[in-house]
Amino acid sequence: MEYAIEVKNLYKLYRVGDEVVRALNGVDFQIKKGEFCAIVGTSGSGKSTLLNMLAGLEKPTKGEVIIAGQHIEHMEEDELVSFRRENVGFIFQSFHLIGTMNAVENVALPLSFRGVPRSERLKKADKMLDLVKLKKHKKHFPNQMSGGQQQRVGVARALVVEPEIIFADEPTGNLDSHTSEDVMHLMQDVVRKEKRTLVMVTHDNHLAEYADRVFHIIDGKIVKIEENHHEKEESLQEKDEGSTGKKTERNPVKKDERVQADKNNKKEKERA
Ligand SMILES: Nc1ncnc2c1ncn2[C@@H]1O[C@H](COP(=O)(O)OP(=O)(O)OP(=O)(O)O)[C@@H](O)[C@H]1O
Repeated sequence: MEYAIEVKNLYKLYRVGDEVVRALNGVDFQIKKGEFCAIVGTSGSGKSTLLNMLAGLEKPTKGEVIIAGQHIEHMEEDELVSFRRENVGFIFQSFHLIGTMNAVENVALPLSFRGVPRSERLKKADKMLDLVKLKKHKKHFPNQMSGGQQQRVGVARALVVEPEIIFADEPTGNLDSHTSEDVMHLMQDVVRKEKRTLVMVTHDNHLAEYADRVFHIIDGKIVKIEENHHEKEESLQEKDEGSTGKKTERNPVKKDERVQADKNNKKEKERA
């Protein structure tokens, strides 16, 4: 079987002063095409490090990362850039939308990096926004949309280049719990419809239940892989876009959660 992702004997060690941190300490798994997998663990368990390795954003200390049939661990930076452009989509916690562009323009943006002509870009973006149920918001700018709507734009933008694999790092980390559920339903539904492979990192066990399989990571090791049995036919609940149409508030204020969110946002900025 050809897997979307294969990881073999993966290690990532960081040297901090005299100490060595084993951020990934021997990780092996395979993810099938079309699977939705969640990587779950507490802060510092190695989730982001693993996602960065899978996306080719960092080099492993040892081991193999095979994405869409290609070994990426030895690729040079320029090869990785074009590899990511061709094969991978990202969904970020803090959306990363361009404030001066409306929803269609934001979704169309990744296509311009591929040299797709403007009219075709806008047509594809338009179709993606239908898919994420934002028909009425196509001309809206990010500051005219709720958090959930902005993340729907983020999902559409990740899908527009038809990537084989989508990586999502705490995609609902900046949303309240109700909106998070909506966005999770949407992601689950669209990746199924579009037959994409989705890998999501989260510290939230409940959100991980939307995935087909859940990889639990502790101290840089996958300690358990759980399978969730969803009704495959079950589709996005018949929610009209009005259900997330109201202005939603950011996650109400637990201090350590906010610190965590700030930390993640900082990491994203470094990656972007
Ligand atoms: N650049 C780095 N230099 C040194 N240590 C690092 C570096 N990046 C990560 N680490 C360490 O590796 C371990 C795993 O970190 P990682 O960021 O992958 O965890 P995480 O599960 O994503 O945590 P969080 O949920 O808080 O983002 C931690 O002990 C962390 O301190």
